Amino acid sequence: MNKTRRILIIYTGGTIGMQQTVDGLAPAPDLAAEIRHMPELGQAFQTHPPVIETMSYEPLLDSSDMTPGRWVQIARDIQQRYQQFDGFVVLHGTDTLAYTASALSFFLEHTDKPVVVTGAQLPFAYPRSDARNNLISALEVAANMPETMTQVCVVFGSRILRGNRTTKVSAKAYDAFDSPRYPNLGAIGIDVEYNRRGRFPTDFGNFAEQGQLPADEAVALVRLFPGFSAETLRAICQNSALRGIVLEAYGAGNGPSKNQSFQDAIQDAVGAGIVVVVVSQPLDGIVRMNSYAAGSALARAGAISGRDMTTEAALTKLYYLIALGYSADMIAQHMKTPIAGEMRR
Ligand SMILES: NC(=O)C[C@H](N)C(=O)O
Repeated sequence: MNKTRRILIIYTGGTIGMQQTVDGLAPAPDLAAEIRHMPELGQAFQTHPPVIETMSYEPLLDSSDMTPGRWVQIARDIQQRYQQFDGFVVLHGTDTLAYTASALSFFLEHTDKPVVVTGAQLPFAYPRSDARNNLISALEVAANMPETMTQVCVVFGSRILRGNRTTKVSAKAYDAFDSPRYPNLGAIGIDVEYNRRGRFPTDFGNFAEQGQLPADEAVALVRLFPGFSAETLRAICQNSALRGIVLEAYGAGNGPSKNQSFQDAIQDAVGAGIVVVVVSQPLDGIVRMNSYAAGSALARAGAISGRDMTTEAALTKLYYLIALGYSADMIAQHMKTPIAGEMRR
């Protein structure tokens, strides 16, 4: 007989628990109480309904107000209760859910229990809401994910996705998230089916002992567009707290190779100890900086390839490595190698 699982739900905010206010939808505290009284929770699990505990954050946030400090708070809350539970469900707004799922995959070091991040497109109380289904599916995965697969994942609509491969692809569809650069971990239909992929706990670092949260300005995200000015890049690099930039380049990692002032600005940033990581703009893009002269020019200027990392994964990984107190060289080195299944080898 399977043993009864204990699951902790951490409610951080998001549409899933929102209610209408005069200013529009805003997070409301009632969701945690509502979950405790959901009669279908007992019936949703045919054999062993898990024992569920809930904790609510104060204040609850629309996830557009999320900060790196909150990512770390979620990671710490899980780590402090790690022995008491078999799995964790994080209820989160969809807007920045992919960042939090990516960040948790790094900050939850040496964690090999399922951590499932979910939310909803419509509030729990709405008739056609996806909240109930997403919550029950997330609990199901947190309770029963095969041991060989346990990792930080996103359960949303019909998909189970690796947390640090996830990106938001729709503001309307119930399948709001996808993992365009990595196969899905599973599908939720009549049955919950797992696509047996490897387990990916972060077996790396020791943030709890040696880490310190850097200033929010430690990282920046820059998206190239035709006409992008080197002066904009230089202005960003003026900030003395800046340690790393994620550069969303074109296609295979290309940038304006004929614009010498742009190349110089990259070179000066790298020379000043700022790590510049190139990711690809297209949803399914992979950076191969030697495919085009325009890409190798970026590499010559000192930018490094983020290969198939999502922007969310590259940014949160950069932040995590800075939080570990690493030098620019060490950060650059680790940005090129997978530490939590976030990129291909
Ligand atoms: N669907 C949602 O959850 C969107 C909401 N603005 C949030 O991210 O908190």
